[in-house]
Amino acid sequence: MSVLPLDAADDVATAPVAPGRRRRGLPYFLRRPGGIFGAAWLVFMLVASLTAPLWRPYGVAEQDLGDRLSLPSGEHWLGTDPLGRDLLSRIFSAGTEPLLAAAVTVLVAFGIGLPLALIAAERGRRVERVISRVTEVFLALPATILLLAVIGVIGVRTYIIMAILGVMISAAVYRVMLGVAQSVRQRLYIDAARVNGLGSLRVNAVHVLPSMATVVAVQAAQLYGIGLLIVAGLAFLGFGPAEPEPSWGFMIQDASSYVFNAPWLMVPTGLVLALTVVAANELADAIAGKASIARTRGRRNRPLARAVAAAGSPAPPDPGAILEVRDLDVSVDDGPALVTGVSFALAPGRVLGLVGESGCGKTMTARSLMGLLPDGVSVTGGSILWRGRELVGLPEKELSAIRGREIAMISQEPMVALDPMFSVSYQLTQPLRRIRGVGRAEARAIAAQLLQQVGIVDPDRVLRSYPHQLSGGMAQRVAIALALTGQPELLIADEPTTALDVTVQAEILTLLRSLVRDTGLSVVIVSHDLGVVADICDDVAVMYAGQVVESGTAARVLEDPTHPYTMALLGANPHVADGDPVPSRLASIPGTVPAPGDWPTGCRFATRCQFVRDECTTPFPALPAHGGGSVLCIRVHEVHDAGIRWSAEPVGAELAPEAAIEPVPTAGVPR
Ligand SMILES: Nc1ncnc2c1ncn2[C@@H]1O[C@H](COP(=O)(O)OP(=O)(O)OP(=O)(O)O)[C@@H](O)[C@H]1O
Repeated sequence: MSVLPLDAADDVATAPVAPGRRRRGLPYFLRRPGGIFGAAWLVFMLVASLTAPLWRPYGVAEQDLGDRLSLPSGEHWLGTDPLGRDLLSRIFSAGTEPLLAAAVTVLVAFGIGLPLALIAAERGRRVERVISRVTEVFLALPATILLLAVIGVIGVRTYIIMAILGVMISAAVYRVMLGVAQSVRQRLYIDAARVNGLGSLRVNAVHVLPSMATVVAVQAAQLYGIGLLIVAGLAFLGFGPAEPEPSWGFMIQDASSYVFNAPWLMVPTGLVLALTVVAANELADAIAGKASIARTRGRRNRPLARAVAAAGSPAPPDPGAILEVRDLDVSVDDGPALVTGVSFALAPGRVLGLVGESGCGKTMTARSLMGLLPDGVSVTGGSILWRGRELVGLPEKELSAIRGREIAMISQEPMVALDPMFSVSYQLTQPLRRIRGVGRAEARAIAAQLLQQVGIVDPDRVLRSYPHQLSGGMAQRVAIALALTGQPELLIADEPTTALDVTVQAEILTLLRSLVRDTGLSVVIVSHDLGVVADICDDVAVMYAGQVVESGTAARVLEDPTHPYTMALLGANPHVADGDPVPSRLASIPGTVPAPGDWPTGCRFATRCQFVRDECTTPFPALPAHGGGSVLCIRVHEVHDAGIRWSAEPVGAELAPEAAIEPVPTAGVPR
């Protein structure tokens, strides 16, 4: 049984709303004609029905056989039924049951379906599969037959019947809500909240549920309308209150017998039922309309080491490192490896850059440091030592105690990392109060100090602002302040300047540099931009196809790249070689990064390398690079030590004989 419309959910779903507007005056959907009508009619019906015994002009069973089937008059505003009973009194007296019973269905359906969806979205694939399979059983049940069977057993007890219907519909609610919850949980501000050490209950209550509120409201309003029709339908079939108690369904059924000689009889009850169902749907549409407007606004406002080990070669322990990653493997569950054998070490107060093209595994490496890999992706090997403590396999509770307090994270899209529903003040003071145990006033004072520390000159105004009121650069400063609330020792910055324009990028890099200098913070920065690495990093690990292919100090790697991939990246970057003459032609790297699962045996860069030889296609260990670090290239001595550089020109005959190098293959390297 699928009662809820499953489609529009994604559309409506989780768009950030413009909180400034939402909190001032009437909610937006109550300023739309449909929303006004829907809400007003439902409230009117509920109040009028509940209070009907106080104001109705006649009793529900009061007959006047001399005035049967009459049209509206001064005495009977809506006319009378076949027994001369007042229709107005009976319609409103009958309203309480469908209006409340439909609400029972909605409450039960969402009371079960919503928490299940939140749990399934949070706990990962296995739990989700189990819950989904169980709910599928409910979806397969023939609801009508089941309801009739229940009535056969317990009799006509409308509220209990509608509650049972709610249980069955909860499976459909679960399916819709699961998609929404999964999409909300992918938002960066959820990761940011987890990074700040928020427990799962609070993440759900404070961030996930509010973001789902719109879709919940839309679906609930639609389900309410359906519930009304079901209550009326049951009464129409005779499974409603016994005569002389009035019910909308029975009154319509009664009217259908007089449709030719007293057609008016159908109108009042039919109209009230139809208007009530339409009101619920109008309300749902108005709320959905609000979401799509908010979504549009949201879009408009959104600015938005020693390195590598070859297979099986462990990195040596580094007593001076605050963070040491050894032979890290990250894989898709039951799928391909995304990162293999990554090793690097980071000393206190230093900045390490993970650099490489898109899809090389930088983000997966960085997120594994926080235990924040996406659903279905896990660390499958290696070790992450944080101040000597193994993070791989650490229970979630212990990891969340480290996140935000010892290790913090900022991401490339600050606007998405901040929850659009809350003011900057709220988002900064909440973690401050929780982590530092300070009171409201002190938290606000510290928040203002943090904003000043990240270069915001008017902290009071920014504290009062909502994320959509900030520029991209300001939002990134706020995100950095948020990351600093727990006084972390390590900051993981995933492409922190990518979404910003060039001048703001420089400001943010300057800010990060000054934070490192002033606070002794260590930073792992993910970037595809060698300019960023040159600007801020002490050490660099160049990643390609899930491996670190070269590592060392930034000065050494940038001035004297050893791996052909690093040479190629530098040759393709016009900004890095400060002081060098601008090259007449930038180098290019043919082809693209092979996808996980399609990595060639041996050197993964072989298919794109100007210096490839047959032996590159067999596995080999990392070699020490001159000046510290390591390099994953078997031809390092033949190429680098011979002073050969990546050619900006297509490789021709003049290069190959000199260096005894074969031309670039046009097809892939054989495995
Ligand atoms: N949730 C996921 N499930 C499966 N594969 C994934 C998932 N997320 C990323 N990947 C894959 O893992 C590989 C590494 O991705 P990652 O995001 O770490 O690369 P990156 O170097 O950070 O690139 P970018 O700069 O584009 O983020 C890519 O091939 C990507 O398609």
